[in-house]
Amino acid sequence: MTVGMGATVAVATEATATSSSASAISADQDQADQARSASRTASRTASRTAAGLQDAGVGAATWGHDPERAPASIAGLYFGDHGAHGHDIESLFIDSCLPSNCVDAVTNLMAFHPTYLDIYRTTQNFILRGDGPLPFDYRHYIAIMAAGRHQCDYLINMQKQEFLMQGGNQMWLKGLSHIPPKLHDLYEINKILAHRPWLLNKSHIEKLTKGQDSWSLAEVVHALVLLAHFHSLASFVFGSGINDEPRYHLSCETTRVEEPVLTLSPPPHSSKAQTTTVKLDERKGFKDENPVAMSPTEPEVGVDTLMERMKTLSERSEEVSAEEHKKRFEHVESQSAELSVPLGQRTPPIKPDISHFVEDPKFAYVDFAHRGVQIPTFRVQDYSWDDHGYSLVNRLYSEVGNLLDEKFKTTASLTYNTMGGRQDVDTTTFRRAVWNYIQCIYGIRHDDYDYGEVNQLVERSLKAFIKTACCYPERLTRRDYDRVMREFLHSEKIHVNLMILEARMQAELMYALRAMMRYMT
Ligand SMILES: CC(C)C[C@H](N)C(=O)O
Repeated sequence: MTVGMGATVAVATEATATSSSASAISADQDQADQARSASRTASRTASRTAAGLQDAGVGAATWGHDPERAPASIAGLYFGDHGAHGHDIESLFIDSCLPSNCVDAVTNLMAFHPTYLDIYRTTQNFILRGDGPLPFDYRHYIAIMAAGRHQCDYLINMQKQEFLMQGGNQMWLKGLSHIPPKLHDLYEINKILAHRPWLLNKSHIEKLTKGQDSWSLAEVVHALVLLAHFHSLASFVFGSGINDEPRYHLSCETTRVEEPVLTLSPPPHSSKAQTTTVKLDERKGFKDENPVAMSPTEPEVGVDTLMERMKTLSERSEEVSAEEHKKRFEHVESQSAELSVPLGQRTPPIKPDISHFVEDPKFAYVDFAHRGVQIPTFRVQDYSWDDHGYSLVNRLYSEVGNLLDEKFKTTASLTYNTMGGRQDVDTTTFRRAVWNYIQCIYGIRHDDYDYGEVNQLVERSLKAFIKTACCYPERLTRRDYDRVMREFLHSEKIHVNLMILEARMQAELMYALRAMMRYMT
């Protein structure tokens, strides 16, 4: 399969030439891929320029195939060993600096996967700071509204800063009752998209685009992309244990510095004329803490068993009828409903300092079993990102379709052929099961996929983690991160969290764009 993403992702994609079939990426999309490839490359260059980014030159090649070397390299950098690739990593971090001049914890963790971080960063910069129909203050406020649905104070605080840096009206930060009606009109869609995207229909789009002070279609698409991005990013933030661990909120020191610090000086070609000071202990602390040794919970299927199952599944040639495929999907879907209070936790009360950004806080995810018969399964063969979503976004908000497409593909195909320290493992079936399970939670079915594989490869504790991260991320704590996937390396747990982010984002966008398309035709 041609992914056409240039040298930075060649390693990862080459290693997973087969990973695209039947997952987010369907087997028959090679042609479409080739057609897109050229425009994607061109657009990527344009997007980088528009977003004011330098090419950090970071890719899988920077750390080879082994992501566990990533933190080692970073740790080396922390302690002054810039090594041969130090400069690449430096550039990456400098490009990811917050306006407040620090490297954020999200970037810090995503750096386990530089190939991914590269496209993530380009996309986020573009939708927040690049060419686009929405004014900059709106963009950051929409991000706040989105993060508010999951009470993600980490993201809310970060976006509040950016909002003010863009000259945003301070009054708006007093809460939703202080924002212009036009912006407030988006809240209903924000709410539905975050928790029950299957309820979005053309009337929601119509309401926004009709009447006084209405939204243009391009503005709606821009807003939808921002909403989906920040809802899903909240899943990553909670799923990776960032939100409730203040020590992972990398902070910038302006005065007293007790810990050893790394001073990142901008490379000569950088347009940033500042110096970034990052506290060093956080990432080291993250790495040093050994989750495997932490408190025991229910036994997990070990990596060796998982590897055997993956092997058996990839070798088998069982013919499964369409009817059986459907039944297996429905079985996984209804089983997921039984995990209804995952990890036995409840949503915590909203903190007073963010409650003014949240309306109708009780509006939440509803399990398949309680959705009512009138909600049909979303079949990817009828409406897919590849065939429909991608081109609709590109038409109304040019460049972004390409960036999202590349981000989805990079994530779906990301592999190092490793698992829990074992080498040369084909992890395709596991990764595909995780991706498709995430979308199954949203009622999305990939017709050619055998959901029986999900039950063989994604055990209950991981399902519960995934479901909580997608639907109730605010319930997750660092402890949940520690207790799940205990044989996986940190980089692999973050890898799974990236899949949660992207598969959820794609699911939201598929529903949102289908509603747009129905409105437009
Ligand atoms: C999520 C992980 C198990 C992924 C695996 N390390 C791979 O390289 O494909």
